[in-house]
Order: sequence, then C-alpha cells, then structure tokens
Amino acid sequence: MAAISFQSVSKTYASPRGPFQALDAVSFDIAEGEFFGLLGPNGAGKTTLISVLAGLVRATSGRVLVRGHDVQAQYAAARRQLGVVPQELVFDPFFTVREALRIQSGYFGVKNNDAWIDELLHNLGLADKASSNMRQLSGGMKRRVLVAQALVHRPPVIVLDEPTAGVDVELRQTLWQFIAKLNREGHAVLLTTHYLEEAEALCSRIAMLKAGRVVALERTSDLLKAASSNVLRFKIDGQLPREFEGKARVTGRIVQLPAHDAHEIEQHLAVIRHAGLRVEDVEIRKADLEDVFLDVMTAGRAEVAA
Ligand SMILES: Nc1ncnc2c1ncn2[C@@H]1O[C@H](COP(=O)(O)OP(=O)(O)OP(=O)(O)O)[C@@H](O)[C@H]1O
Repeated sequence: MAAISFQSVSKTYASPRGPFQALDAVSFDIAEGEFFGLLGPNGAGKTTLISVLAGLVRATSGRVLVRGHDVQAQYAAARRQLGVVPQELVFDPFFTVREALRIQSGYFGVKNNDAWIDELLHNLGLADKASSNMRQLSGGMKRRVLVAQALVHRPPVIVLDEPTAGVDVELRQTLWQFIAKLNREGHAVLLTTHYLEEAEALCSRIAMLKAGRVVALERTSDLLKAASSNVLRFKIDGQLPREFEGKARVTGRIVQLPAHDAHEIEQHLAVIRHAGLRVEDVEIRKADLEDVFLDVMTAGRAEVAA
C-alpha cells in the first residue's frame, strides 16, 4: 500500500477574475519509507496539493489516500497517519513549548507522551527552550516547534512544506539529520523546497510541478543522468553574447552554460573570444538538480509520467 496516493487530483479556485485551475489531474504514488521531493516554481500548486492531502482544501475532483485512507471520506484516520509541517508560522503565543506539544498530543488522543516529547525537543535542539513561552522564541526556534508539533503522534508519513525557508545553516543541519533518521526508521517523507541542493541530497525520487501539472517524475539519479553532463561557468565583464541568450543561467556577472562535451565547451569559449569579452574564474562542473529544474521549466518538456 502506498504511503500517499494522489489520484487525478484537480483543484479550481474561484477568484475575482474567474475560475483558476491550480491543479490539473495530478497523479502519483509515494511508497512507504520513501523520501520524495515535490518541486516547482512559485504558484505551481505545491501548497495546494499539500493542503488537499492534509484535508484543508477540498479537491474539485480526484482523490487522495494516505495509507489507504481517503482524506475526505476518512479524514480522522487519514490525518492520524500524517505529520504536516506547514509553511507559515502559526502558533499560540500563550503556551510554553512543552505545553504546546502536550496540547497537540491531546488533540491526537496520545496520553503520557512526555518521553517522546523530550526526545523531539532533544533532537530538534529545543531542550533548553521547553519552558519558554512561544512568543519569546525567534522565528527559527518557532519553526523547530512546528516540526516537533507535527511529529508528536509519531506519524508514519511526514510532510514538510518548505521547512527551511529563512532558516539558518545550523537548524537546517539539525532538521535534516533528524528527518533522515526518521526516514531510515521507515517514515515516508514528502518535502517541498526551493533549495534544490537539499532535494538533490535527500530525495530518492522527485516530481516537478508546473502550472498545476506534473511535468517530471523520476528517480533523482535518473533526472541527473538525463541532464546535459557538464556546465561551463565563468564570470563576464560586459554584454552576454546573443548566442547564449535563452541558454545561459545568469546571476549578476556569473554565467553558466550547459555543455554536453568538450566540443561544445570549445564552441562556447570560441563565442566568448570572438566577442572580445574578458572572462574570469572559468570552471567546468557536473550538472546538478538546479540545471535539470531550469531545463524542465523553461523547455516546457511536457513529459507527464504516469
Ligand atoms: N485560496 C485561493 N484562491 C485563489 N487562488 C489561489 C488560492 N490559493 C492559491 N491560489 C493560486 O493557486 C496557484 C497555486 O498556489 P500554491 O500556493 O499552491 O503554489 P506553490 O507551488 O505552493 O507556490 P510557492 O512556491 O510560492 O509556495 C497560485 O497561482 C495561487 O495564486
């Protein structure tokens, strides 16, 4: 049985400018124990899909099963299987961290949960904040509490919606170590993130959403294999040659160009020489997930995987 099964999920929002289709027949399964990445640009529909999964938004058509439980028809059973870390920082300012976690345990009917709460606090670097009031915590600390809250009932399926947005390096490392440990112990993880190096490092399989549709769904290693094998990276002083427009990824003075082989690298360098440009810090690196992502999003490669 799949940990999560999205079955032809569509969502149309009513908006002042008329109906807006945020999800268009999204179908895929996430296996038990899998670490799965859901990627896509702003507005692609990731949060909408997670909200449908969490029972917060009703799909216009299609259905979602969590370990066999329909999120609409069997809401309570499905919700018990899920630990959802929301993107937004929502919290009750009147409680201490421990109180907030006890209340959340009670919400799921879990009694005498202090041993697990202590383990969560320890693993998330919150042990010395247990008696702090929620409103005294920094944004990063609040996010740690949100993660702990999502896990109080030991859900077999963990859903993280951009958990590392605006989070410092230390918390990211703490968080990923802990989530990776839970995954090794058998928990399935669904992650959305804009940090593609995190997705590349953590996720064994990735789906890419674009305008509400699945445009790629593959093992991470296969996505990387399918990409152009190399990237030529250099700093440039002056105008980008017209030949590179639409091909290059430009960040300030840094230009990155996909290059399949030595011949293509030589061709790129010839274009630069011909344009009389001064380049610095030339290097050749292997293509990464960000290159694949940009490729999929800009080329509009419409490979809708089943
Ligand atoms: N309640 C709503 N009413 C109308 N339109 C909505 C509503 N919620 C979301 N949308 C629209 O649906 C689309 C998908 O939004 P969603 O938040 O799911 O995207 P996302 O992939 O999570 O984006 P981001 O990376 O910015 O978080 C967007 O165009 C958004 O404006």
